[in-house]
Amino acid sequence: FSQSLIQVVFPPEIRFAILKIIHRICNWFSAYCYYDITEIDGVNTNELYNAVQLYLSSYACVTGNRLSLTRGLNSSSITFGLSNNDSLIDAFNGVKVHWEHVVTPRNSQTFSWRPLPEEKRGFLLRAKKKDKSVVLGDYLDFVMEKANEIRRKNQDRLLYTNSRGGSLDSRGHPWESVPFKHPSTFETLAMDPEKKAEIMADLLDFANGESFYQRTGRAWKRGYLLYGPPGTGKSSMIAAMANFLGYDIYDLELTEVHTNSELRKLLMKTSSKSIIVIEDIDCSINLTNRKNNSTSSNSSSNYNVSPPGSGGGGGGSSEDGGGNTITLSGLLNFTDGLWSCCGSERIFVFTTNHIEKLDPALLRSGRMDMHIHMSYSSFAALKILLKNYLGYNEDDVEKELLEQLEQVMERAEMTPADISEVLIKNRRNKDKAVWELLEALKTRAEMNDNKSSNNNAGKNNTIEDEEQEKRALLVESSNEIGGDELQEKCNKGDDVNDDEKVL
Ligand SMILES: Nc1ncnc2c1ncn2[C@@H]1O[C@H](COP(=O)(O)OP(=O)(O)OP(=O)(O)O)[C@@H](O)[C@H]1O
Ligand SMILES: [Mg+2]
Repeated sequence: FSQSLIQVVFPPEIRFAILKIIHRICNWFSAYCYYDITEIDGVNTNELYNAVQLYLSSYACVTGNRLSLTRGLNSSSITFGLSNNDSLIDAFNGVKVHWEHVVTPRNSQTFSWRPLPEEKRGFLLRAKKKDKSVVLGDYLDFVMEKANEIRRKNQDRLLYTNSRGGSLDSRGHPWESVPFKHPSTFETLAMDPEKKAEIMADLLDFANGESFYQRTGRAWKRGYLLYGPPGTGKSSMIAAMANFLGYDIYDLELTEVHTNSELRKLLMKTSSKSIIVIEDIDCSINLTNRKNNSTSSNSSSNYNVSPPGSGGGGGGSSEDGGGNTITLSGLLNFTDGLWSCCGSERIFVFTTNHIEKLDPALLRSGRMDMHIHMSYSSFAALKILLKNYLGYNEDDVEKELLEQLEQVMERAEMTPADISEVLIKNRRNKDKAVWELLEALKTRAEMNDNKSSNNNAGKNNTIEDEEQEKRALLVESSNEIGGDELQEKCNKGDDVNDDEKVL
């Protein structure tokens, strides 16, 4: 009524001024303040709009009745969003805020250099005036952070490599990337459950430990050294770590890096929330070189680290960064020096088959925070493999058979990779697979027993010889299995050619 009275009595300009004043008075007495977060801010896309949309998606799926669903390019999951003109209430540190998704048709006469959506979309945020500072400060920061987290989880992670040998791509990046799709997870990783739980807890503590690292004045990074024989799951563990935390992986090929400064540049171009991996670190270090130098200098920082094949034991070659050499000091600075904290939340993982060959400087505490021994398969690990490959729980295997497996397991010293081979080969006949595995374990155990008695008698075989013999025996036993099948085929009169025999 008051509006129509104003329309009748006053000319348009005065009417407009009066309405404005009324509006201001209302605002003055209102307990709320309002913020518009529009999808398009002038000509640019508003980052905050996208962030709010993602953030609300984590709540919307629980509370909303009508939701919009989206699935982005490269994304492996669906995100929920508020439908047009829907609203919800959120709380943060005791502060209540009200979100509304406002969608209005766009005026078609609006001129723009680029095509705009037909609808104007935006979020209207309403909060109490007294909470204004919290909402504009901590709350919106929290929203942005949460949105980034969701984005990272939904998008495929990347596996980077520096295999181009120092050359840069068109955008000046030394790393090349592919989507990281390794399916290994902690669930499928066969190892002792307590050890696994400890590693997972350590990773979680690290990922959630920003304030701890800040408080203690430490760079937010952690180092893991994975060591053990080949085929015990070191690479699988790295993939599981990346999948668990949702981090990217930088697989650093040390032999492709020529100087310390190149190494530093590579480090500078890595992003936060990533795992930087150097596989087989002992193979990247020229040990002859290192020993030669260690006699001439007390400081570990002068030890040379050179790619294998760059001239073997050229003890007198360039000391720092010259030619085709990087130094151990360069490597240590990479993981531990001032440069290692240009970026945060990073994990360094080194793997090796021979921990005894590594320089103590690399192993000192603080550099590699956790040394993880990936060992031959234990009985607990075997149970995980049986579940993975055959879908067998403990109750699905005869008790007697299980006991026999447990007895022979420790003596057999078989790697999870070897066990996987036996199980995969026989996976169509599950019961046979378990028996086959028992046979293989027994054969290996016997061989190990013989070996140790021979060793006691004075025969000193090298570790390599032992490994080779074990492998030969495994191949032999698998050929035997193949041999039976071959015999059966022959009996049936099938044609069998020589190739099949070799296989
Ligand atoms: N602990 C494990 N749990 C589950 N699978 C495993 C495990 N260890 C090995 N495997 C299987 O064996 C294969 C080889 O494992 P992986 O590459 O992780 O070994 P590694 O320790 O990195 O060996 P290397 O020292 O030769 O690099 C993988 O494909 C994986 O499926
Ligand atoms: Mg490996």
